Amino acid sequence: MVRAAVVTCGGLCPGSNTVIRELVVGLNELYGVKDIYGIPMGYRGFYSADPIKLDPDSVHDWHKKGGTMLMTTRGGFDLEKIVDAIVKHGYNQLYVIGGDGTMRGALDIFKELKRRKLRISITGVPKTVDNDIGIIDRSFGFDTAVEVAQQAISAAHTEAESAVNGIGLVKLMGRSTGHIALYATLSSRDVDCCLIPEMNFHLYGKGGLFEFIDERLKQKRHTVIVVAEGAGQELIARTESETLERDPSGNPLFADIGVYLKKEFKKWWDQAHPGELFTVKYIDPTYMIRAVPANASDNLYCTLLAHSAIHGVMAGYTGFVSGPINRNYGYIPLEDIATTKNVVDTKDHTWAWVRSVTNQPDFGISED
Ligand SMILES: Nc1ncnc2c1ncn2[C@@H]1O[C@H](COP(=O)(O)OP(=O)(O)OP(=O)(O)O)[C@@H](O)[C@H]1O
Ligand SMILES: O=P(O)(O)OC[C@H]1O[C@](O)(CO)[C@@H](O)[C@@H]1O
Repeated sequence: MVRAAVVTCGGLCPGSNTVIRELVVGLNELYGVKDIYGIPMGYRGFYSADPIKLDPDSVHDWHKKGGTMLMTTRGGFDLEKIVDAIVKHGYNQLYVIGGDGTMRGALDIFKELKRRKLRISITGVPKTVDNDIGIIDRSFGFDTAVEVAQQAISAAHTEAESAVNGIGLVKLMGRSTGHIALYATLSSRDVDCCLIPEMNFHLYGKGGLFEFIDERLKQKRHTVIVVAEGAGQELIARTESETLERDPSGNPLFADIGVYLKKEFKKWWDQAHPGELFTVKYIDPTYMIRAVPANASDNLYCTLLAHSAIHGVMAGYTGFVSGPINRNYGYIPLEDIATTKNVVDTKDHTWAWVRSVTNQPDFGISED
């Protein structure tokens, strides 16, 4: 008899609740599974919280909700305790929803289950607004996040346009990759410069950001800059211990590049154009872009991901992730997903497209 457990880990992502809902409804309606449990609070919930019994009635409207109804945490990955709890509760199917860190944890669980010779299936459903999971076409929630990010850019544009020498500055999520910033820039068309973690940029001097902004302000009297949270970290003075700060999962904690740039913009303008009117409007929609319900295309995508995960497990597979590769759904080894990363390639056509839309400087990228 099937006894399934579902867990969500890492940051929030639009669509997590849809995946949970579709796993529960799909297991129940397609395969008649009745014993389905939600593990609250991420990995640590396996050994430190009571499981929540789920059925189609209890999850019926979850796809309309942002966040995760199961709650999520970072850290707390204790392999022995997790696997002991899985055995204790008698789960034989595990559905793990999370990003790259979660997938690395799922891989460890998969290996430990194998080492203990336990007949328990584990599958990952890749989730992250950052879209930094490799191999698959995109991760769920990304589309929704880009859509909301555009609203922030639009507001920054309106503010900048309505001021004299106005800068609209928007900071978007993207710890180590700039996919959200890039796609929001391409789709909004209001952005003059997009700064991402995959590139270095400088502020002063030839080919620098300030020279570019100066030009733009002369031409248009306003400019819009989008920066991903992980960009330009090397520009900000921090003590060694500050640079070593980590969240409970071991991810680096960053200085606020938006606040830094806003301050630097003012400093530069006062020196370069003393007495002239100037405004910076800084918008930080960080959590707003991910704490929303999934849009239509992400909801549909989540349903397909959940159902193909179920079919894979029911077909006897384990240690895999289901996802689209060039639009064809496949089963990908967890190991491959856990060890690859999708970063923006500043030498490829998508970045070239950003450059052609914005006409921003290349900050020396082409000389590398
Ligand atoms: N290398 C690893 N091995 C085992 N477990 C890990 C590893 N890295 C992270 N984890 C665990 O996976 C869970 C989620 O990790 P993390 O907080 O990095 O989020 P994530 O899955 O990468 O999602 P997000 O994209 O939202 O950051 C945490 O409980 C963390 O302890
Ligand atoms: O503040 P939290 O919840 O730890 O999450 C922040 C991080 O989560 C993400 O949204 C996903 O990894 C990153 O873009 C961001 O750096």
